Amino acid sequence: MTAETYDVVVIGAGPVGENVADRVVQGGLSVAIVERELVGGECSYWACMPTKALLRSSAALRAVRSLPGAREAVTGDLDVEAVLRRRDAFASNWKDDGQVAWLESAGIPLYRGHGRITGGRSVEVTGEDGAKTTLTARRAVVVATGSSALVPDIDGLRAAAPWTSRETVAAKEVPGRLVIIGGGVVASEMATAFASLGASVEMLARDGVLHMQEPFVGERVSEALREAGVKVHVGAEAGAVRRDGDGTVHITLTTGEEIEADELLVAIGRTPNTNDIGLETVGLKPGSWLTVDDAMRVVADDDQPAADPWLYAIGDVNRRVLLTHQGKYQARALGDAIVARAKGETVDVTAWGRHASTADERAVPQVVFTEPEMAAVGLTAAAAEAAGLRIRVIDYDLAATAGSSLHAEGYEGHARMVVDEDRKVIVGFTLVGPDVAELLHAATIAIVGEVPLDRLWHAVPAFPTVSEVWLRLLEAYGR
Ligand SMILES: Cc1cc2nc3c(=O)[nH]c(=O)nc-3n(C[C@H](O)[C@H](O)[C@H](O)COP(=O)(O)OP(=O)(O)OC[C@H]3O[C@@H](n4cnc5c(N)ncnc54)[C@H](O)[C@@H]3O)c2cc1C
Ligand SMILES: NC(=O)c1ccc[n+]([C@@H]2O[C@H](COP(=O)([O-])OP(=O)(O)OC[C@H]3O[C@@H](n4cnc5c(N)ncnc54)[C@H](O)[C@@H]3O)[C@@H](O)[C@H]2O)c1
Repeated sequence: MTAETYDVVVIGAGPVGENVADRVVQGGLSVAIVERELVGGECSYWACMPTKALLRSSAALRAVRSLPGAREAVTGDLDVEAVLRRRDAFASNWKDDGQVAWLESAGIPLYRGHGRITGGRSVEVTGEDGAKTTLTARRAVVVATGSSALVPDIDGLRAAAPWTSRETVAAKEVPGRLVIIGGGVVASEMATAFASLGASVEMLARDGVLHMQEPFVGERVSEALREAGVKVHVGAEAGAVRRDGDGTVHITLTTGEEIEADELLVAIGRTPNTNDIGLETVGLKPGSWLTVDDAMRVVADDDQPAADPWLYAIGDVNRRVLLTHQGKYQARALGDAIVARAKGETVDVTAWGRHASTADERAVPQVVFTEPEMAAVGLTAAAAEAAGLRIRVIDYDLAATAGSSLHAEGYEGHARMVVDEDRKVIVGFTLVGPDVAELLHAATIAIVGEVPLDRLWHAVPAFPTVSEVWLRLLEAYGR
């Protein structure tokens, strides 16, 4: 047993853990990071990056095929092997040498192994060989252990060895028939990817497709998935699952209908990686999401800090927003706050303050890389109404801009702006359409900056771009 002391100990070297460690070390404190798998976490090897690599080539191909003059230059089909090779490269071939080298260059010692809080301000790291190291934190222990795919208790499901997002994203071959349980983000993106790679795909979308977004998103994405050959069963629920000796998976729906597949992907959300991290030593329940206050301190059921404030949780594990960019935003704020406290400076976690993560509640941007893409930030109309806001909703047909008509033949898309009528500012913005991802940041800035609509009239979109939708929405709103 060895023992070391640092100012800060971070458990989990995913994108969020890496970022908080970097911030702390840049502020002049010492930090150690603990990782049991690959430095870089889910995002680098089994989520954000490799999924987008799986999707990008077919998106580019479809874009070319929508343009006369360019489409004639494309004679072949998607090269599936080349797409999978590019995916492998984006997953760094599931090796973390590059990220380990970055940790070294940043001055962040890495402890490989499973981290467990042992009460006090200590974390015990158990290496693969069973060797134990105790890391004591002078100022803070930060839990950034992320989340894993949730597998529900469906009769026979676990025994049938279903794919989660991990096996799907890292697949070495494209299955002939892929059935997906779920209609959320992973399900929609993977249905898009695997249909384009040649699989016959069926989705069991119990609650609809992308149903947490504005309703027109799910409608347009479902329609496009169907056009791409995906069978979308809205309202369908798996009741039992069985895998045959020959590998065929039989999924019996609650209606009695049976569907067969070569692989079954379960994509119904996430569960926190907190089963075995010593939560019981600080009075918390193992396996639970870690609730945090505005300062990212872990709080107990009574909303009071669970451990005399030294225990923090950021990223997926605190369930605020399960997105890399938002977790990294929390990491920057928390890292700077830990440094500020150490220097005796003021920590400001009031709304939009230097150490607050206010955007988590009001301005979370998300892009879903389906075909067409969906991009949204802030509140949907339904969420704004539920929050008690007096709103006005402005819709516009994206295909009616000069820019979109040039962008692709038969461009179809839609934009919605949700305005808080009492403050005359935008609180929500959603787009669905080809290549709308890069349009989103303008909306994020308008929401975070609380730019008054009167001032937005002076933000003139260039002609002929798809961004002209901003002008059209303002014209529809009226001056
Ligand atoms: C298929 C898929 C696609 C996605 N695509 C996107 C996208 O395009 N854009 C986006 O913003 N988000 C995307 N996400 C979400 C994104 O992956 C997560 O929000 C992000 O990875 C969270 O980062 P994190 O650092 O909190 O956790 P993780 O990335 O899960 O990292 C946590 C790390 O902690 C380690 N760990 C856990 N427990 C311990 C322990 N006890 N001891 C030591 N180490 C431990 C894990 O091994 C892991 O490396 C996607 C998710 C999925 C599943
Ligand atoms: N492009 C991106 O930003 C991106 C891509 C992939 C994943 N992610 C993130 O990863 C997280 C996980 O994604 P996800 O798709 O697993 O979760 P999700 O929350 O997006 O979707 C889960 C879906 O499963 C359905 N569902 C829940 N329980 C069910 C059950 N028992 N049976 C059938 N359906 C059920 C829900 O209604 C929902 O439609 C999300 O929070 C997402 O933000 C982001």
